[in-house]
Amino acid sequence: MVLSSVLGFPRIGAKRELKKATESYWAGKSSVEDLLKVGKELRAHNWKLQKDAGVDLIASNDFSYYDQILDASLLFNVIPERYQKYSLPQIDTLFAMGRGLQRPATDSTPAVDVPALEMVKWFDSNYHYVRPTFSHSTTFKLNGQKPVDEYLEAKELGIETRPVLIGPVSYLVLGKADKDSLDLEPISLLEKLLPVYAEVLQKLLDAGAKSIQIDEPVLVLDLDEKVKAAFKTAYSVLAEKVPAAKLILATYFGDVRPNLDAVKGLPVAGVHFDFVRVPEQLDAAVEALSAEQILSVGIIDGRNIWKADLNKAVKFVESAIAKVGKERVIVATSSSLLHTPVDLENETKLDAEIKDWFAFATQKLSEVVIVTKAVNGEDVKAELEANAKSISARASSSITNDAAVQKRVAELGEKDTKRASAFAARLEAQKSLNLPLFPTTTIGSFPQTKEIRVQRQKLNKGEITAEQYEKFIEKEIQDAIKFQEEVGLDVYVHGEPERNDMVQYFGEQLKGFAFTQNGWVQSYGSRYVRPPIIVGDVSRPSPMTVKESKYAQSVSPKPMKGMLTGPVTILRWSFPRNDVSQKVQAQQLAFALRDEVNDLEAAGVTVIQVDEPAIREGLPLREGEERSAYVQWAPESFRIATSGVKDSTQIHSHFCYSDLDPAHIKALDADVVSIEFSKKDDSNYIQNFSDYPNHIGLGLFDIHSPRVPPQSEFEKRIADILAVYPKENLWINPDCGLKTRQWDECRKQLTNMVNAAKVFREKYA
Ligand SMILES: Nc1nc2c(c(=O)[nH]1)N[C@@H](CNc1ccc(C(=O)N[C@@H](CCC(=O)N[C@@H](CCC(=O)N[C@@H](CCC(=O)O)C(=O)O)C(=O)O)C(=O)O)cc1)CN2
Ligand code: MET
Ligand SMILES: [Zn+2]
Repeated sequence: MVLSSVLGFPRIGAKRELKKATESYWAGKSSVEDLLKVGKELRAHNWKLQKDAGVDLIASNDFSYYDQILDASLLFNVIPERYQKYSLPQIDTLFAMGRGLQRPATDSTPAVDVPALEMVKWFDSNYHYVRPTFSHSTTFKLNGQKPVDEYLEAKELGIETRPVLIGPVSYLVLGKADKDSLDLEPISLLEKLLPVYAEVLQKLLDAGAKSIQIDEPVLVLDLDEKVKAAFKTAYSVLAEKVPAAKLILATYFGDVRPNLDAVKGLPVAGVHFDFVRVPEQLDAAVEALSAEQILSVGIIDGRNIWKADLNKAVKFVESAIAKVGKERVIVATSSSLLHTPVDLENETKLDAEIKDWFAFATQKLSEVVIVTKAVNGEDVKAELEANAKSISARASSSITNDAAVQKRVAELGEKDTKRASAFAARLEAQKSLNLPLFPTTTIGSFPQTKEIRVQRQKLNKGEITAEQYEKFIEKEIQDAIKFQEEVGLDVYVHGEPERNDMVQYFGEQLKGFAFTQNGWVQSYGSRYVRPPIIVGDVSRPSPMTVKESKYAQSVSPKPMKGMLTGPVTILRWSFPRNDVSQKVQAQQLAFALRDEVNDLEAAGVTVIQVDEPAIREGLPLREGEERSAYVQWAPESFRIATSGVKDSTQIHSHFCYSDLDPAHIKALDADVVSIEFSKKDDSNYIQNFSDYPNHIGLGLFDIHSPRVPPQSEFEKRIADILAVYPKENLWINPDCGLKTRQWDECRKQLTNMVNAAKVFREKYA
């Protein structure tokens, strides 16, 4: 009989219970016991939900209080000395590594001041993991036994689960060398790490685990020979030490074909493939497996919210069965469901026609089960017929097509993608801005306080009028400007108080989008997003940001940056359509934004920032045609959005969370770029943008952390940067927006930053 399986379920809770519990614990408002209780309830709830839906193989250890990769670092005791030395309780060490910790001494405890580890994008998703950080002195040992505890916890509830672990090769490859050990290659630590993996596997076996999901997602990346060879070493050692462990090696988000030689012959019980992304890899996958190995068929999309075409999915699984036989097939989600919202049932305001097109995590459980039943010959005729109806209704809906939008994209020409003059001429024209040497600025958002969110909630509930809300926002903008005057910044921002989120806010104003009330997805730690959903051709019915920018400009004579999110980032952080290419969706967004940029300019806004923090995560995971096409169309869509302005209008852009390729940044032709930088320990990284021809600001402090770097630390960083970059090109700014900070925190951070800039301004005056 074919079994159904789910690779992981969202842990945040349908009502964001985990966020509330964690933030309350951080604020000192509740105890660690309170937090652990919420975690336990969420796990129980999610396991039961899956069991009731009829899922056979349910994941455990997919839960985390912050990030599952960080959990693995704690489990293997990969805790750099700077955190170890405080001997904090385990959960506080976890949070200190995830978000940094700074607190004054008390009678019984010393002062703590430690920055967070680096946080980076999880493959091509908007989830971020905390990067394992290794040094020459790293030794591995088992620290606690979270996977075993959670397996037993489920068992006690009468639920048999399949524990999930990040695999040893991926764990190392996704990590990096610490700043004191830059010559260390993480993969060289494999042999030291394996005994600890074997120990965990043995403990899981002893606890009764029948099989274990071991994730090796790096198998969808371009790998060098050394890493490829590491798979053989790793899994041979594990098979030798724990021969009874039945491992299902899971890959997802891409094509494993180029690395199948590394998978072939591994002593594992089975392999999982993402056939939603790459259905074409079926034959090669089958061919790579031995006659005993299980094929886990990832066929229900873990990355998007569209209802699956179940009839098609059934056919696909049947074709797999025809090749390997029923006994060797498992039906599965393509990846963990972590990347999808929890439950569509909680959406009460969605248009009924559109709602019928979606499946969130909870609905996907049923999808997996229906496909499984179908291939097992159970009667699911009614379900399959209902599904076919939804699928064809969407395909023929009038909501998806807008002829005017399609025509504009079809007529796209070179004139739409180029500024009038080259950078040198624009720089000359922009002298009218009268900026000092080392201009200081921020990236856009200021603290999104409780008060702002409460006012917005009141507006949404109809408890205050649109006018009252607008007055409130104006007051917030005034306060943000006053704050910037006090701190002494040069180029101001309005602070983005009117935005719930930099992508959702635009989605809500654009035609062609649907948005949710409760469709939260974890982005990192306790921070979640509600990605808007692109359901049809996109256009801009009316200006989206002009009112606020114009108001801000009227309050102060200083240059005020208009603030937009770029086409690629809106696309990447939304749930995209699956019936039109990403390129076309980006171009439609680009034209909508072009109109907005031009309207801002017409309203007297002379500096306009168009953020593209997701441009790197959109890069196809492997080299090849798709990637070559992306590096053309992605920057081009940014240029469509920004090239309609005069030379004297200064275009900024901003990037964060990724190892950027400077060539891609150059292709945007922005006048000024700001780049997240403060957590890049690798001193070579500083060189990367040194030939950026236009102006640049390398982020000087980590905005995710409440930590306030002293002025001397800022001066040191600026001096390091000045050793590589011409002083005329340099801007002074934080890593990213400050929306997650408190006002008193960013006042201290920015004051030290501005004072450091002044030191250098005087030095070179
Ligand atoms: N989409 C997106 N992706 C991104 C980023 C980003 O900014 N946006 N930044 C990078 C890092 N990721 C981030 C993701 C989320 C947040 C973030 O701050 N999220 C907020 C939610 C933002 C939001 O939508 N807020 C709404 C809803 C706020 C809310 O919770 N309201 C309360 C009511 C008010 C209250 O009692 O607080 C409620 O509904 O219960 C609003 O402001 O209107 C959070 O988790 O806290 C920050 C960074 C990369 N990816
Ligand atoms: C994730 S990039 C954020 C850019 C945006 N302008 C902000 O400051 O919040
Ligand atoms: Zn950013």
